[in-house]
Amino acid sequence: MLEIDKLTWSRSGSSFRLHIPRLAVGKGITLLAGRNGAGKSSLMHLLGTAVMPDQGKISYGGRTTDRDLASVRASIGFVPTSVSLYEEMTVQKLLHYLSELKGGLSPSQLEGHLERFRLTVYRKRKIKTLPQGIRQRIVLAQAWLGSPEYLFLDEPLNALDSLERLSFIRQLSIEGRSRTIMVSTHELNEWEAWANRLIWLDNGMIRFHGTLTAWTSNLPASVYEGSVTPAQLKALPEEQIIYIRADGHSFRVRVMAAEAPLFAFEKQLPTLEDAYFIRSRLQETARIS
Ligand SMILES: Nc1ncnc2c1ncn2[C@@H]1O[C@H](COP(=O)(O)OP(=O)(O)OP(=O)(O)O)[C@@H](O)[C@H]1O
Repeated sequence: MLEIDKLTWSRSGSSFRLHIPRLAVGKGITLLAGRNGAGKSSLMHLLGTAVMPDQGKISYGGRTTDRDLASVRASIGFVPTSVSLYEEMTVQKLLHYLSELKGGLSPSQLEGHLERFRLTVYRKRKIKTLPQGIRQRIVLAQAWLGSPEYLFLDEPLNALDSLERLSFIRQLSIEGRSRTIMVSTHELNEWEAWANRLIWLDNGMIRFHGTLTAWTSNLPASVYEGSVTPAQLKALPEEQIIYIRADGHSFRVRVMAAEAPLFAFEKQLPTLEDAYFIRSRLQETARIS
């Protein structure tokens, strides 16, 4: 169990402050959602022990960084959004070097690791010659070295193509059965069938933590979808529109509303992103009023 107790952290040179009185996260995939600047990367860096809290503590199965830093770090895999790789090294050399820092891998284990992240064909290539998607696979592969119990993945699907994204999410959902995995993302829907829980971070504070079902339930507005003419589209309140898609001479529109805005609109089951849209809108309205 990953636990946070009375954590505060302020970013020097900015007014940003993260404040989490209490959080307990178990095995499975927990999504971390929130607008730009909400503090997702800051929290990931704290969980990944790249920075330390000003106050409070984070414990990993009862171990804390003040007493067991080395063992905590050995149990963590961390994927930050931007990472510098050793450009002149080959893929194989880099992973070998990084594995040494985590206790080492035998040659056959290293082979297996390269195979698992589909890096075998690139093993002899220098990092600087590789395209973004392959570099991201190296970043993911380094996080898995040592088979960590805790994985903190900050927008891990960046630069991966759609097939890679799906296969990675599937792989994670299997691994989540025996690990605590936290994933920050702006694309909630692609995780819908695979994640277990969701944390919504807003302005450095947790506004929601619970199951995906709880996240999409008891919303203050419903979701409707229908086709509209350009004139009808103009009449719809802009702040209620979730998306618009051109559809021949008409538009397909998805909206949040207390009741169907037009006769032809049909009520929809809210997706994770619909719920995010509705909850964020409500939060903004509360902030303004
Ligand atoms: N290098 C930096 N120097 C100063 N302030 C920063 C820096 N990086 C982030 N911040 C500020 O810290 C706060 C939290 O940023 P953080 O990157 O944790 O948010 P985030 O939720 O990950 O955002 P995003 O979705 O855009 O990645 C924001 O107010 C941001 O402007």
